[in-house]
Amino acid sequence: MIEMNQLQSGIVEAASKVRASNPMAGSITNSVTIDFVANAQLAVGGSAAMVYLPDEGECLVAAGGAVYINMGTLLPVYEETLPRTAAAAHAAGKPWVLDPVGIGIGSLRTKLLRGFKPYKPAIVRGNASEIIALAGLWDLEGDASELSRARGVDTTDTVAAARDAAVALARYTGGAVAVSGESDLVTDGSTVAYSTGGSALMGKVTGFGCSLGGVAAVYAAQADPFTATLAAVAHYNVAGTRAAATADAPASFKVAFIDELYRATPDDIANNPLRIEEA
Ligand SMILES: Nc1ncnc2c1ncn2[C@@H]1O[C@H](COP(=O)(O)OP(=O)(O)O)[C@@H](O)[C@H]1O
Ligand SMILES: Cc1ncsc1CCOP(=O)(O)O
Ligand SMILES: [Mg+2]
Repeated sequence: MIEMNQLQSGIVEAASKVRASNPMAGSITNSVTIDFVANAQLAVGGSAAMVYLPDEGECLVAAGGAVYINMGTLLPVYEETLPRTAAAAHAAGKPWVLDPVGIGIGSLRTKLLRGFKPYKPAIVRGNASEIIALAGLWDLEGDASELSRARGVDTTDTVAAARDAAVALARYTGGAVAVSGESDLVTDGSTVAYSTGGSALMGKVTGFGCSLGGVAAVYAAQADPFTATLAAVAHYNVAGTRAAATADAPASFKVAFIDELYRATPDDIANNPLRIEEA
């Protein structure tokens, strides 16, 4: 198992590199939160580009350091765009991040999510119900009946209930998995880390999970998947804690949060409370 001080110095290095190099992580994401995803990516030091078309997804893989696929609001063209983009990232050895938001809704989403399995996302980021459902769909932990527990886009499960699913997914992909909630779980299949902080107001604004996935892609352009995911999650927790000190309602909180993402230093991010245990 990796040592805590190694993890913290990795996070400082990742955050410093992102700020210094402005890495581009292109996204195919949902129409509800697309603006929040791009603004969060910029606030942490990255560069954003959002597309819908199949050849444009492949272009973003070639042009960027990582790519982000979020399943939120599927359109017919995504039936072609998403597999082509994931396949291009896999073939190029570029990290890609999957947010299986809405897993369980409709047959196209299920077909596309099942089809991603061989392309092994470097990072899977979801809430507890989404992570449990994806591990079931990929026959890694639980079974396909787990799909039915996901209700819309919000979780009905606890982070603790998704631990085994997260570990199984990370062991399969060889990358990292984040399960978000009050305390976020991040694992690479051998270490399980818990990052605390943030605010309950993050559950009262749509897009905190989606934008965290986009920020994880920015970090993945500069760090290994586990370090990148830990850095993104800790960055969110430190900014959420600070935003809650100045804003007490959803809309003003979102504005304050983006400001705090921008203000947080690499040391602030690495010093956010973190606990680790063996998987
Ligand atoms: N009760 C909470 N306390 C602190 N942070 C939270 C809470 N709920 C959600 N968050 C944070 O909000 C972000 C999105 O998590 P979540 O709402 O679980 O994802 P999703 O939007 O995909 O359902 C994460 O950074 C998570 O840590
Ligand atoms: C409400 C909604 N519907 C489809 S995608 C989406 C956004 C979900 O965003 P998040 O999971 O980050 O809150
Ligand atoms: Mg979500």
